[in-house]
Amino acid sequence: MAALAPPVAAIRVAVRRALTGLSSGGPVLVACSGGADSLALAAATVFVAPRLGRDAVLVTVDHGLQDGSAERAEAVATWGRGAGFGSATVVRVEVAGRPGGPEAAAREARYQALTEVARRQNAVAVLTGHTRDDQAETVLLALARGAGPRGLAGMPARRDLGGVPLLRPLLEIGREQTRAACVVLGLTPWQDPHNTDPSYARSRVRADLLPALVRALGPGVVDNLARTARLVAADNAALDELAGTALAAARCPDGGLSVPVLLGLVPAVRGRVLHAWARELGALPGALSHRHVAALDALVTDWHGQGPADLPGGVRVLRREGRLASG
Ligand SMILES: Nc1ncnc2c1ncn2[C@@H]1O[C@H](COP(=O)(O)OP(=O)(O)OP(=O)(O)O)[C@@H](O)[C@H]1O
Repeated sequence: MAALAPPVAAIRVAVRRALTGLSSGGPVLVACSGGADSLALAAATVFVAPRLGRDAVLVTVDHGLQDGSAERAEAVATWGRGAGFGSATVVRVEVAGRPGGPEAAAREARYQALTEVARRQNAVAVLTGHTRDDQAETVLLALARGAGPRGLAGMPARRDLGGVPLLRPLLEIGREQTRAACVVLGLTPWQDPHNTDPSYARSRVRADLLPALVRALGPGVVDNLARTARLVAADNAALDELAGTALAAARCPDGGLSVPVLLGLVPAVRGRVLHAWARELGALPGALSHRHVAALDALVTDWHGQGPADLPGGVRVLRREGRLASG
């Protein structure tokens, strides 16, 4: 028997790891664009899942943004059915009219559709094909915009997607491995023109910045950036836990926060407490920036009778009688 090609084996191992320990019940749902990453993911999942006693289903989202997108999506679904998925469906989404740039709008529409399909199909997890290279790009973009530790932690291998776990089994797999796996398996990936469109920052990082870093610093750069994300994520988890305890300790009976308790916290924990509390008050997470948290912090550490701090979403925080309160 011919030996299994290393990239195919590595991807199957990664998927097996991700699927092990999931709750029993419904199928795992693979989100497949038809690109090399999610095609390799889909091929591995449809192989591994039945061997773990699980059903696998596939969904592909048609964003309707390019000519021929409906045909392409249908081709992905047809491949999925032929490859052995229990079902393979196309979901058409409406991107226009959503807030943010076109990339953000498409992402929001896609994740909303994935959540709905996962619920409808009673899926125990949604799997996406983000790779180590995507993670390295995410870290670089976060670094460049000064996003702080939360951004530098990159994408988690697991997060909640509207009550269903979203898993990224390929975060330690390189893009060259997904491409090689597709070649070995005779799969022809779709090349998304957005991925090479220089008007997107991520495309420029992919096409110009990462290759330049590899040339300047060596081939280990991509792996090192992804490791940085894992290390920072572990530190974030520890700090978040401390912040949870500190938030409970700072809380006053009326829902405000005690300034003396906040003053006793180290800045890294206090910042997280204020961030978490602002979100509780209804500040919009996507728009809540370092600047807003700094304004809250100033009410605690640089108090000179200043006015309230305004947070995105119409939330207003003021200092009154040794407490921070919304009002
Ligand atoms: N149109 C789509 N339909 C279903 N899933 C999608 C779609 N677009 C993206 N995804 C999912 O999100 C993941 C990340 O997509 P993104 O386009 O950011 O990265 P990519 O590296 O180009 O991935 P791929 O090579 O799989 O297209 C994909 O691997 C896939 O799991």
